Amino acid sequence: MKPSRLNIVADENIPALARLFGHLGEIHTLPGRTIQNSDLQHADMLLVRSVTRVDPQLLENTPVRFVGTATIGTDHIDTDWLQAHSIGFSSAPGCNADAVAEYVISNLLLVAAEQGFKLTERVVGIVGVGNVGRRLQQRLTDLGVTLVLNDPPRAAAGETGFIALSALLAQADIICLHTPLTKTGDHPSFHLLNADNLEHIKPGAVLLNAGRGPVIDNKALLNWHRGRSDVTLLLDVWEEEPVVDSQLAQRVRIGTPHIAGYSLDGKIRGTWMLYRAFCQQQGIAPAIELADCLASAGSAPDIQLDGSETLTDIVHAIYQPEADFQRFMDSLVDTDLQPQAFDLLRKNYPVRREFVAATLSGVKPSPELAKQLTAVGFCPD
Ligand SMILES: NC(=O)C1=CN([C@@H]2O[C@H](COP(=O)(O)OP(=O)(O)OC[C@H]3O[C@@H](n4cnc5c(N)ncnc54)[C@H](O)[C@@H]3O)[C@@H](O)[C@H]2O)C=CC1
Ligand SMILES: O=C(O)C(=O)[C@H](O)COP(=O)(O)O
Repeated sequence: MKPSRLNIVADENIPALARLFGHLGEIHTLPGRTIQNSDLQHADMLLVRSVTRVDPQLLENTPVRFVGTATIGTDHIDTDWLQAHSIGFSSAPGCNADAVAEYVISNLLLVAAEQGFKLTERVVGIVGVGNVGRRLQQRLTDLGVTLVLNDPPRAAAGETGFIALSALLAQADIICLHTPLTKTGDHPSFHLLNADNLEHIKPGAVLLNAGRGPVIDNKALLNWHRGRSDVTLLLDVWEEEPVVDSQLAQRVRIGTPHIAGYSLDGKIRGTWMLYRAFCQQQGIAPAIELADCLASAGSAPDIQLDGSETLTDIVHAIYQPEADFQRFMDSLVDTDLQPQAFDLLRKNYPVRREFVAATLSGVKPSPELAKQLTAVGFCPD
């Protein structure tokens, strides 16, 4: 592909497009769900998010030679087909993993405060210990939380420290799902939690899914939860999104429209990783550094401390699950417009920065609080 004057078609919700790709060619943006074959008749490059299915139907008989998805997940991409047709491809592994870990920690601290327990008094089970799961593992370990881990692909590769899913469900007080969505292979995750194994979840447990909706059989979850409302549900992803099962949504403590990874930092990092991958594939030196892109992301939040704050207060000063939940519940009211409202919440998502971007001023945190803040990703010094 000639690296100059490219015709680039991109999802309108990818940030920093002009900054990173503008010097390479013309950019035409479209709503991700509407991109179709006819839009790509003159396109050299296609940049998508998770809502565009990239398959032969979309790409056949188009000149597209490079596809990038500014996401961690790749279940919407027919990567085998791209490879068979020698179309360059890149995703953005890990781009928003910190954002997801911070989403999880914010949610767990909310539930802990509400139910009157400390995270250190609970066993957290992480299912899928990759980029997201490892970062969550690290932060919770540093906080002093006991963990159990399940990751059959890593276990099969000879790594140690993992237990079977059935054992994790029996042991964990809090279960966090962070697997990719797969339907084939040795360890498919489609309906990993289902009518057969949901019943093994401990009484009073917390179940969080910030991976992909179909990793839990949502119908089975709804039926099971009708008799197990002792289990607190925290769902960021939904089996049929953008359609949300309103009966299931009424049962969750926190529900959000697939925004766990939506830090501005994570999104910009995703676009930049595609830019870097494209430059590498073309043998061009990247002209723009990630740090410069992030610097233009806007001002970092400054949290003024008066000495009375807890870890939960400070985490929620950066990210409040409750605010997202309120907007999400409001979006369910008009059932006819619910799917569009889901997408609008995502399109118009407020700026959320990662913990590392925040500055803490005012009263210096105590050594114990400073340790906790460092554990979850802040830089208190
Ligand atoms: N809700 C959101 O906003 C976001 C959701 N995601 C989802 O989270 C998924 C995980 O992200 P990463 O950790 O970055 O991916 P990753 O590929 O780095 O790690 C996934 C881990 O899951 C393990 N795994 C695969 N199949 C499994 C199974 N059946 N049971 C248990 N473990 C299994 C893999 O061995 C790997 O260690 C993504 O594929 C994406 O679908 C990612 C970012 C944001
Ligand atoms: O990176 C992933 O994988 C995600 O799930 C993204 O956060 C999803 O964002 P969209 O691509 O759906 O905007």
